[in-house]
Amino acid sequence: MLYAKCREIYGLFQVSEKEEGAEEAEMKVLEERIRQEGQILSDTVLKVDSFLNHQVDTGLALEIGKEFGRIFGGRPITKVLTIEASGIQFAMAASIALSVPFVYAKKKKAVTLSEQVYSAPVHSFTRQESYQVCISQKYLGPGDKVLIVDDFLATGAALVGLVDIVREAGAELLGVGCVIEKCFQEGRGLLEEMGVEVHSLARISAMAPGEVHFIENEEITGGLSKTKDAREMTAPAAVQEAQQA
Ligand SMILES: O=P(O)(O)OC[C@H]1O[C@H](OP(=O)(O)OP(=O)(O)O)[C@H](O)[C@@H]1O
Ligand SMILES: O=c1[nH]c(=O)c2nc[nH]c2[nH]1
Repeated sequence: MLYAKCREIYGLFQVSEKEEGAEEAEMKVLEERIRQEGQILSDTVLKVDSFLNHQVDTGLALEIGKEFGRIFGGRPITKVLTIEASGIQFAMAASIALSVPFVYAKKKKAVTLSEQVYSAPVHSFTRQESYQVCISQKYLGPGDKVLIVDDFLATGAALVGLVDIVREAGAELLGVGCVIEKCFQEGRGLLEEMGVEVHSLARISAMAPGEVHFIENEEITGGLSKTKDAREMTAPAAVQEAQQA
């Protein structure tokens, strides 16, 4: 009942079955925000902290949750799983759309976490630090059917760590949803080698100062993205100015 109330407040619908054409569902609005506000800091680092992972546009985050609901709604998911910090808002939005709780892996074991945990090592791409991430055994276990959600897929370290934890817990993994995937990095390849199905909402095949290439129709093999119809997007003047500064 509480999930229904949440959906009413946030204008989200119950997604119980995969809608027709869901696999083609695209988040043009997300690509547009990346195009407008994204800053390419290097060949591999995209800064989207004005709306995605520092300041958060909650309206967009809820739309993202709804999209994950459309994609994964036909599966009997019992729990959404993510890793702190930047996956939390999207896991929460997906959990409302799917009417299941979400749980997030902690990067440091707090004193309040006294019970048994599942854990895995994760190296953070943006912080260049390694963590032993953990989840209480109270909140994940055999019988859970899990959707993993995160904001970025890059080297795959964070998601591989979460997949390892799901497997250690004896839970079943029903899919992975990412907000932004940098397809030129190895993350998808690693996950697919582990037999994991990945859906990303904005798929970047390449980026360089002033331009981002999105994959329109995904066809990905062994971690390498083949672009069928890539659109070149020129970064706005503000971004180019920031890069030149
Ligand atoms: O595929 P990967 O190479 O693992 O990169 C993706 C991860 O990197 C970021 O986490 P990070 O620890 O950098 O930052 P956060 O604390 O803001 O989530 C992001 O939130 C993902 O969890
Ligand atoms: O803000 C971010 N930008 C990135 O390029 C990235 N890659 C992994 N995690 C990331 N977070």
